[in-house]
Amino acid sequence: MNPASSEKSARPLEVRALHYSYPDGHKALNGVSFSLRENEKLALVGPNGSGKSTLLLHLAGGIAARQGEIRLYGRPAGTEDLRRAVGLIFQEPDDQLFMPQVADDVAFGLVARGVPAAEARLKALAMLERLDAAHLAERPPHRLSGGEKRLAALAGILVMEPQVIVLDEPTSALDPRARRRVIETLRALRRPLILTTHDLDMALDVCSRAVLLHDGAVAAEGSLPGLFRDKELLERNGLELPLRYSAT
Ligand SMILES: Nc1ncnc2c1ncn2[C@@H]1O[C@H](COP(=O)(O)OP(=O)(O)OP(=O)(O)O)[C@@H](O)[C@H]1O
Repeated sequence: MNPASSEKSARPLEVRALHYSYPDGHKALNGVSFSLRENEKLALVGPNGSGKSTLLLHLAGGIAARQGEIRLYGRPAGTEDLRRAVGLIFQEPDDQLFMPQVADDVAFGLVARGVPAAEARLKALAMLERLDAAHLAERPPHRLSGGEKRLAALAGILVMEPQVIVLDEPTSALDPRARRRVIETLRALRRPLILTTHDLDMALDVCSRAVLLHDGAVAAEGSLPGLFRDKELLERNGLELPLRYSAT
């Protein structure tokens, strides 16, 4: 799908009345609707079990939308469209890194798409350099630190030039330095992006808007920082004020 050929005003991603129950009958999404604007960075927040990961799996084409609809640039998108257009970075980058060297891992998606290996490697190296991670290129991925793995996984997704980037908990289990590095990298991206997180301070640094999920439905949405200053709203939905506001 080529966004240039679609309506100019269409949103990169739109979710309409999405419901989902797992095969055991557990209802995880209960009519979720929201949209992502061009070049917007959106935080998806909510307590444990509110449906964030289930929603991300739908966005990345891992689960088919059976009730409700997902649209890419104004057009209904099936799982194949979503897999092609949306780059998902898992919470555990180990799931994404499996080649002997980081550079091969970063090039993997391009090679799978038919790009000749030498060209794919050059692109992978250029992307690692852009993320200030060229020194990781020849390291075995399983020996990297958590923060380095996140950067490698991010390079592997960005090199594919996805239309929309989706990240599941990009800063969980990172030390302060790695966390800062991931935040800087995400801030510098010029792509529509959705991330899930429990780290509201990170969301404030990276995102301009947030959607708050509770029990599989949108409990609130709005611009940042406004939404994350509303202590009562956050507490009602199982969240706490970001550290920077709770200190005052
Ligand atoms: N495979 C599954 N089968 C049945 N129920 C599931 C399955 N995966 C998740 N659920 C349930 O669906 C609901 C939403 O789960 P989901 O993982 O999407 O929440 P989340 O907001 O990502 O949570 P967390 O913040 O803990 O990662 C939860 O009640 C969860 O128990």
